[in-house]
Amino acid sequence: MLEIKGVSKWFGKFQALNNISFNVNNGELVGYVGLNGAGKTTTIRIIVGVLPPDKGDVLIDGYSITYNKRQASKLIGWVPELPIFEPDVKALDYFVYLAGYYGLSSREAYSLGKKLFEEVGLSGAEYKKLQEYSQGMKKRFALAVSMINDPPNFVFDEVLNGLDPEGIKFFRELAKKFKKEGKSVLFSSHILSEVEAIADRVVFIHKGRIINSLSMQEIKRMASKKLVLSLGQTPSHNIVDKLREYGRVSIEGNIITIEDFNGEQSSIIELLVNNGYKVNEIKLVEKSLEDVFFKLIGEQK
Ligand SMILES: Nc1ncnc2c1ncn2[C@@H]1O[C@H](COP(=O)(O)OP(=O)(O)OP(=O)(O)O)[C@@H](O)[C@H]1O
Repeated sequence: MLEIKGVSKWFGKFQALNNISFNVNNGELVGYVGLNGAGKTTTIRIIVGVLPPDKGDVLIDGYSITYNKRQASKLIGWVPELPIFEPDVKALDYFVYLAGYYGLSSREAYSLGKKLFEEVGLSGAEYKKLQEYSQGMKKRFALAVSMINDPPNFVFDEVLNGLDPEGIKFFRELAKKFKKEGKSVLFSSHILSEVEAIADRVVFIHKGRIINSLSMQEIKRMASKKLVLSLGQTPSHNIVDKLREYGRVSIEGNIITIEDFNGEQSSIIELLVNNGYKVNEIKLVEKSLEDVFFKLIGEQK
């Protein structure tokens, strides 16, 4: 479990984080969402102990990352946004070197390395130098390293950025597997559709402050729907008035858009057909997380 408690961070006079608090429970997948520069990476670097907070603290399974860093760090795995490793070393050799920090002998480390390389999809690339690794491969390598001691908590920073569809699927399935195993998983992402597909809860950060933390159910409830209809002819004032009962109506030629749609598609079709209209196309657009995200950000301005 991760507990972020009143964390603030300044870079010179600029306050990047302002009293950030939220938890990630065991068996929970939490999405961390915000615009560029909102403070996601800074939060994550503080959580994993590579950047000290100026105020507040982070507890990892109860251990403080500030006062009990050794113990706390062992309990968390991290895949950074842009993993940086020694470029001129063969991947498996570097893995073995890093595994030494966890007290593994080189025999144990080689055998674990082979297993983890296979698990993260790097079989066959064990003896390539890290400089020959693509961005996606580096992320997989960082993942293998973070899995050395099978920690109960994971943080992924924009892990999907720059990955191909197969890589995206791999990390999505992995995050779900970790959740099933009872691990806590925090992941920041710009790809809102991916966050929506796997998160149990979303924490929204804006200009260094947490502006909300909502479960996916709450997000779905808050989200508005939009119905777009293409008719065989331009609608009359009379029918437009009737459609206004179902949301905010706008017309462009023979296209009707109903924002904040609150009805059933079938009743709309029935209404139009009964009034002599031909419905060429009907499309319900649900942009739930994106909608809620911009609504929340808008409220802050
Ligand atoms: N080492 C640093 N020195 C000075 N300013 C920094 C430093 N690191 C981050 N910042 C600033 O802190 C703010 C938050 O940055 P951070 O990288 O945490 O944002 P982010 O939400 O991860 O953004 P992105 O989505 O673009 O990765 C930004 O304004 C950034 O310029």
